[in-house]
Amino acid sequence: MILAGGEGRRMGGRDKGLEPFSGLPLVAHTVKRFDGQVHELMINANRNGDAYALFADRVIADAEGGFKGPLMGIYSGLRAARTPWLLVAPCDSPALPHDLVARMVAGIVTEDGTHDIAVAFDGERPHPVVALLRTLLADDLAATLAEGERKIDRWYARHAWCRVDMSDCPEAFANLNTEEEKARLEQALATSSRETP
Ligand SMILES: Nc1nc2c(ncn2[C@@H]2O[C@H](COP(=O)(O)OP(=O)(O)OP(=O)(O)O)[C@@H](O)[C@H]2O)c(=O)[nH]1
Repeated sequence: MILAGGEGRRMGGRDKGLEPFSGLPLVAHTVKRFDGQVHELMINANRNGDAYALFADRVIADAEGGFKGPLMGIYSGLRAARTPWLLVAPCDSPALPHDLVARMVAGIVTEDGTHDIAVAFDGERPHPVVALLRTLLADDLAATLAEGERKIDRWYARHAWCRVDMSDCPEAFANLNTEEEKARLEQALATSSRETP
């Protein structure tokens, strides 16, 4: 599931996932990281559902409105999923690794067994919105949200979670929140694709 349910306040309140980026709506870049590698692709969006429907098998809105944050988006995905596992990634990180799905699936199994949650780690910090989760956690997350919790990492910490090492490609986790960041990343990716033989 691609998380695209935010308010985009730092982008003038615009729907970030639909903002043009290197000739495509931003969300389309994350779609490419899932294409053909998952059972069903959902986009979690709270507006412009028709536009997002062009890119997904299913568009789901937050179970509770009012822009309650990405943890509410994750909950909505866990609830809506028809599979035992849900992979989550944000709409505003257009350079995520193309083998993200395979790496997250491989990384959730460690010598300690299969964890309930795996979180991408870029070598310096975890990226809680790039995660693989058991959908059975939906009830637990409902209770946590009802307590008023909004912090993703605090909820993860209550469960058997692990990091998936992606320290070989920290630049893949660059995300964009403002017009300036968007322009800078667009430029950087165009330069690196010209340099790649
Ligand atoms: N479902 C859902 N997703 C959200 C919500 N808020 C943020 N997100 C998603 O979480 C990810 C990180 O979002 P942020 O950059 O922190 O928030 P944003 O709304 O996109 O932008 P700002 O309003 O500028 O903070 C993005 O994929 C957002 O679409 C929300 O209230 N509901």
